[in-house]
Amino acid sequence: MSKGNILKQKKKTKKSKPSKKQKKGISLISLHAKVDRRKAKSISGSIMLLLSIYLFIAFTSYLFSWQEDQNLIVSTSFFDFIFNSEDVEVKNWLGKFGAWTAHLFMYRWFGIASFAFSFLLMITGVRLLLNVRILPLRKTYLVTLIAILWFSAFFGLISSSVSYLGGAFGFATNQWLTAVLGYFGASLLLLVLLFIAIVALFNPDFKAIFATYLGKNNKTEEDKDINTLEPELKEEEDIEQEQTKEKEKEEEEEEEQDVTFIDENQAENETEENLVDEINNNDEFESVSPEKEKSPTTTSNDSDEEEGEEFSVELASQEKELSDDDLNKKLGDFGPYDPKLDLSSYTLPPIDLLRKFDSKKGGVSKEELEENKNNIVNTLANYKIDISKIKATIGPTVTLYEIIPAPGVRISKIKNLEDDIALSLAALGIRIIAPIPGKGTIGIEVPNSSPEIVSMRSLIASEKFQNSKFELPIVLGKTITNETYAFDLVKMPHLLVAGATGQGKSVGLNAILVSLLYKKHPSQVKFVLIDPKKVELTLFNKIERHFLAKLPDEEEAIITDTSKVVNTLNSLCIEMDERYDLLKDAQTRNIKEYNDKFISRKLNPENGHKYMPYIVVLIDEFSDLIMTAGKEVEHPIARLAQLARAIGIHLIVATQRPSVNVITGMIKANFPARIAFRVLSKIDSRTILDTSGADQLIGKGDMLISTGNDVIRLQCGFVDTPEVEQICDFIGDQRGYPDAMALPEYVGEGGESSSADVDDDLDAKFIEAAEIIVMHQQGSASLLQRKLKLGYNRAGRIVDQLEAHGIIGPFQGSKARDVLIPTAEALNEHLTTKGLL
Ligand SMILES: Nc1ncnc2c1ncn2[C@@H]1O[C@H](COP(=O)(O)OP(=O)(O)OP(=O)(O)O)[C@@H](O)[C@H]1O
Repeated sequence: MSKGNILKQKKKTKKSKPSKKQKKGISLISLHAKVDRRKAKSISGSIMLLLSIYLFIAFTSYLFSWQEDQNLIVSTSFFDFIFNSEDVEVKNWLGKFGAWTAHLFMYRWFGIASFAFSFLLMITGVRLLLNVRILPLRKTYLVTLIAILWFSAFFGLISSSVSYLGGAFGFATNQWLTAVLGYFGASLLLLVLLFIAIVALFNPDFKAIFATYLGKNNKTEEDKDINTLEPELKEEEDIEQEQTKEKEKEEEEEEEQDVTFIDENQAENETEENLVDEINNNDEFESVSPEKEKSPTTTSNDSDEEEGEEFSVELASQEKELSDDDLNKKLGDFGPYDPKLDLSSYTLPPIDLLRKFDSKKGGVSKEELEENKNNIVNTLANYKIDISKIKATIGPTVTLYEIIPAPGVRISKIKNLEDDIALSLAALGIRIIAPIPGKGTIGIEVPNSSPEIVSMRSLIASEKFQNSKFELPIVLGKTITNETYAFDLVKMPHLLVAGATGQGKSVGLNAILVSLLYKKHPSQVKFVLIDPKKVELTLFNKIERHFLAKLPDEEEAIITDTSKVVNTLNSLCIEMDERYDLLKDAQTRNIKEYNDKFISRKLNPENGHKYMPYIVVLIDEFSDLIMTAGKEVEHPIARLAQLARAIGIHLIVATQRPSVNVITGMIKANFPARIAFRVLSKIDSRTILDTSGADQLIGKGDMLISTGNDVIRLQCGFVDTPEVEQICDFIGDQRGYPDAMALPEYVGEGGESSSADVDDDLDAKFIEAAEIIVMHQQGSASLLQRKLKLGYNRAGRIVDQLEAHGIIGPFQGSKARDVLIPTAEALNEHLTTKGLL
């Protein structure tokens, strides 16, 4: 039981006590309405003490005078004896009443054992009067009363008539017992009862007593074993005694509450004291319980004590069982794996870092609405299109006019007139949706004369985003109906973003990153930021040690150089392959299942398993990359786009120029989710969205998002550079990982490694690799790839070097190579003799 539970339990018991006390108190108050409780306690204590002394004297005197006084008492009644027999003179030191009381107790009742009543009155009196605890009351009462009965019976057995030794009770009991069992049977029964009472009350360790006895008298080999047990036994004894004491103490406290009349202030003080005691007691309990757990082991072995050797063997097997238990308990004790534990103090950025905008709600006046409506109706009338109903929905930057055409009007007619209508309405950014999917109406989106800025703050604060259960939640903007638009990047699973310069693309990308930063812990997501323009993403440098991933030994986490982009993308492909291997090994289908399994400690980190963070790869200015690196970039991007979704790598590729040679068929096929800010031509719009519309947007974050089927118009949330800077500062100032997440090393086709420090002769990681191989006794390149985060080529080269230096055996086909060095020490020796250390 945990300490907390014990405390709770104790507190519960505590809670129930006052009610008991209160009840008692209420009845006592009614009895002793005006008597001070302290006084009552002292008075009753004094009376008991006096009574105890009185009985003791009377009984002692009875021992000397019983014969003389008995004749006088037996022949008369109590009343006559006390009041009507002036001439009668008794020998008892306490006169007639003393003689009569002693006679009653010692002759008629329990004999000499009656002295115990005086003893009981004494300890109770002392407790009440002086508040001194000589012995635990409850237990003493129990033991004493049993002793009275037993001794009375015992003396009754050995005396032939009723006498002061056993009293009438002892005599009568034995009369009956000897009649039933015979003298011998009755004696035996008394002995058995004595034994049972001793065991029940004191539970003495007969073995220890026996062992001590043997140890003193007969020193054999066996005894040595037994003697080694002694400390344990003693310890156990001590613990038991301590526990008994504790129990007694508790009982005492209860008794005290029951017996004594405590005033309320005192009661309060005591409660406090008791609470402190409880905590102390619990500490003791805690420290005792493991020993207590041990005790069954020792006891069970005690029974086999004579076979000393077996005793130790049994202990060994017990230990094994315990370690199994430990293993089973492991998950229970440690709980599920917590990936956040390394940075447990990490706090998400506060919302105050984002700016508030004074958004005039519904920034469209009635007149503007009326004017636009009239314009639409008149323009359509010019083309002989009748309208049966028109409805306006005001969005942050555009207002949607939904039209239900009169019966008989063909929608295709309206669609064909799209440009003419837009021209007639003479407004930039008019988009006609004919029909609105799933509604059967025609939508005309007209920009508001004073657009409203959708603040990132309002989006992040939205219930939709905050309560989302998405793996990679992104809140991008508000729809035309003012709804917050949030989605899960995992479901997308990659994003293609296009937009002419100055239309809000960079703000959009920042909004995506900020969304993730506001929801995710550094252990859960990593960004690979590729920024050929070199200026857009530099702000995120500050969160390198928290959220960024980079190639090993690379200085800059934000990749700006094209050749490094190629290496990074290829490295991501290696990471993808490795993750797939791990997924296969774990028999899971995607990163979520894998991580769930890892969190519940079903995957062994020693087999290379690890918690996998999602990796979001963001490429700003993709067209620039394609122009400089062409296929070299396109190929890994296509691979990642095709395969990486299941293992948690998601791409966000942005471009200014959505031309077909940039957004190729292969790329398009793997990016079903696309975002278009305003583009310059219908063709660009078609390239990115497969439909026109992006060319009719009004810019400044006005955007369309296509998730395969429908195209939704959004006003992108606005997050300014200073805000992003503040967020990055806030994160960057917190404790981070020692370095950015290291991606696997990639060696280019020319053999040029992405790491600079590879030695000409021997690989820089040769020694480390040798140690890993020897430690795992497994000569495989993939082990090195995993453990050292190396590319396949480099790992292969190291394996060759290890073979050349006699650390591993030759290639054996599908089997791992033999490891020729058995231990780390042998490896050290081997390397020293070869002059490699
Ligand atoms: N969501 C938005 N709400 C309001 N204004 C915006 C929004 N997005 C962008 N703007 C405005 O448009 C300007 C240009 O945006 P941004 O820098 O994102 O353009 P861009 O498409 O990235 O341009 P480039 O490709 O040249 O970097 C911003 O400075 C801002 O004033």
